[in-house]
Amino acid sequence: MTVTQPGKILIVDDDVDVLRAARLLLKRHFEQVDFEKNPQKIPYLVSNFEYDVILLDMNFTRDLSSGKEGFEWLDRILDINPEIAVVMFTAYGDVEMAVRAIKAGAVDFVLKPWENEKLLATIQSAFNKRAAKKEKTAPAPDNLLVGKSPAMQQVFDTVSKVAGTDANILILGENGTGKDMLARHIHRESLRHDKPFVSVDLGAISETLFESELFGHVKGAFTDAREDRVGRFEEANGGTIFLDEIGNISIPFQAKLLTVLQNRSITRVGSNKLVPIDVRLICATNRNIQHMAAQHLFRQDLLYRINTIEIHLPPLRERQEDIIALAEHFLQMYRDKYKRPVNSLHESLAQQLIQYNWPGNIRELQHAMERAVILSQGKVLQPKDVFVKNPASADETLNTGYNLEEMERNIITQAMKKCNGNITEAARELGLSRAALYRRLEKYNL
Ligand SMILES: Nc1ncnc2c1ncn2[C@@H]1O[C@H](COP(=O)(O)OP(=O)(O)OP(=O)(O)O)[C@@H](O)[C@H]1O
Repeated sequence: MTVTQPGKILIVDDDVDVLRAARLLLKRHFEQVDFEKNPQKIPYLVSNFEYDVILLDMNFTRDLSSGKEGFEWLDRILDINPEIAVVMFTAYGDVEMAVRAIKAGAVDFVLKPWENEKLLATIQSAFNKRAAKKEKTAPAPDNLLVGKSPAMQQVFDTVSKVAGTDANILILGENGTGKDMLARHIHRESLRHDKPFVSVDLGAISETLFESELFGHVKGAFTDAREDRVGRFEEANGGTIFLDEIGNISIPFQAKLLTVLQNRSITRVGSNKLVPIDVRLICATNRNIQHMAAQHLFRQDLLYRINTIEIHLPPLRERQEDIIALAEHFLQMYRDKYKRPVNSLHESLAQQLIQYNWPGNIRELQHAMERAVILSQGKVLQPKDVFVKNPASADETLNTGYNLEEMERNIITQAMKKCNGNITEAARELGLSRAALYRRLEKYNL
């Protein structure tokens, strides 16, 4: 069985028999294969459809054998989109012309009459080159940081200035505002981009495992230490370490972390050998860390170490310009993932999304859109498809009925309120892991 892959191919040739035969062959391997007899249509087609590969005849009837017309069209295509892979097709193939075509920007050529296998292999390799380029130039949809509001533009501006330096960065923002995503973005933009990015959720590490997790241990250091273990700092060596929830570590561990940052070296638990560490440090927290420092809950000297550059990610309600752009971004992402026909937001839904205050920020919007796309029926997403919490219902008090789910929902709501929305603290309060709490917040649409 032949498997088709998601490539878009265009064949341009003035010989209809050639078009039909080549299309028949390629159609079995690529999702979309279009053909065009009239080269004058090339600019329109290239501008309006995102082709990956164009198989282009060199000799149209106007000028049968010099290849001149083919070269003109090759130039036009690359003017419009220099990324398209163009393969030249010629019945008068001589090596000199083929070399000229490649110098002029074509990726390869095929002689007519062709052998099916050769034609297929050439188009496949052109498509692979194009796919590799696409991957390099466009980030995967899950990596794309959406943000056109002035606040986000300012963030991008700061990032472009500091990403290439080794400055320590502290990212501040409520839960779900994109701190983790921004840290990864900074790493991708940095000189260390081909080295490891290691993310550590400090809020999720128990006090007993803190040191061994971050700095590693040697065999026999404690009862469960059956093997030597590399810590997260060593794993990140040469790259970036992202310490999430930095505001949640206790004072003794703050001191240990400070020592490591000052000495630029770690010692594995149970060893006294210093291991030099070269990492770029990015930290994040949803807490008011300046305030914590003022109250002696966070060491001021550690704060100075980690916040050479501070980036504040504002909550979604303060960057309403981004709400629709993000909603549309997630709509595209999930419509492709779940193969749904939906492709736009109804005007009244757009209004509703803008008016809502998004306490869970982008994570909440993302989940709301995912559910909505799955449940959607037509091409336009309607207000009824999107379930967002009614802000008024957030004030619910514990109800005395015996509906377990309802009770669980209420208890979680209260814990979240008590902890001012701090997931780590609320999870601790409820005796749940952060992941378990996230699952429940999602389940109850909180
Ligand atoms: N600017 C953005 N563009 C597109 N998606 C985004 C953006 N910001 C965040 N997201 C998405 O929103 C979700 C939450 O983002 P992320 O995990 O980075 O937030 P966070 O601030 O680190 O959350 P927490 O404090 O709860 O750990 C992720 O799925 C992420 O992909």
